[in-house]
Amino acid sequence: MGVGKSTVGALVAERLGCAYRDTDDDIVAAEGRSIADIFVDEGEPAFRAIEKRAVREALAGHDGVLALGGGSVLDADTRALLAGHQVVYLSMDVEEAVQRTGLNVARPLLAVNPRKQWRELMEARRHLYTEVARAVVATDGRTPDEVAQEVLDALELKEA
Ligand SMILES: Nc1ncnc2c1ncn2[C@@H]1O[C@H](COP(=O)(O)OP(=O)(O)O)[C@@H](O)[C@H]1O
Ligand SMILES: O=C(O)C1=C[C@@H](OP(=O)(O)O)[C@@H](O)[C@H](O)C1
Ligand SMILES: [Mg+2]
Repeated sequence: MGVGKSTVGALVAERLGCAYRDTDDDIVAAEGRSIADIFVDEGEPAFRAIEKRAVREALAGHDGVLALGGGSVLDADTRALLAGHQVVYLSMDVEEAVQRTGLNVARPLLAVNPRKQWRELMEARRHLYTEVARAVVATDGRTPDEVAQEVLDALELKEA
């Protein structure tokens, strides 16, 4: 969360001259409410079910760069679907995470004690990100443009 998947995803798509899509945006559009509202109204398990469907549909119906929500990989079926794709894991350390997500209330899982929450989420998820990733790109101290370039280099893709 907050590592730059949505920001960098759009930049990578621009450089490749291909389409960009973000499953969180798909969910907000389909549900007509924010991610935070879905969490509050229905709880995390209901959000994960909506997210699982959104990722499946996007992977089947979109050709280009897809940004996922940071929790999508919690689902084993989703991880299996990702195996056929060029997945990039963007990483950062906790201090960078706190700066980037800051006082933003859009991420309900970091609403209270973000530093501790982020550490715990990463301890639970790091191995899943590593499992699905074809490449890992560290984003600390890099601008979004620099990260986008690293992603292209890591996947050996050329700018259009
Ligand atoms: N490399 C970067 N350096 C500094 N800030 C960044 C970087 N990448 C993204 N950000 C900022 O961090 C915040 C979270 O980015 P976002 O793309 O929404 O992350 P994600 O989709 O992974 O949660 C945004 O305010 C964005 O402008
Ligand atoms: O990691 C997570 O569990 C989440 C990440 C968010 O997306 P970003 O990773 O784009 O912030 C969003 O899907 C939701 O708040 C839950
Ligand atoms: Mg995002």
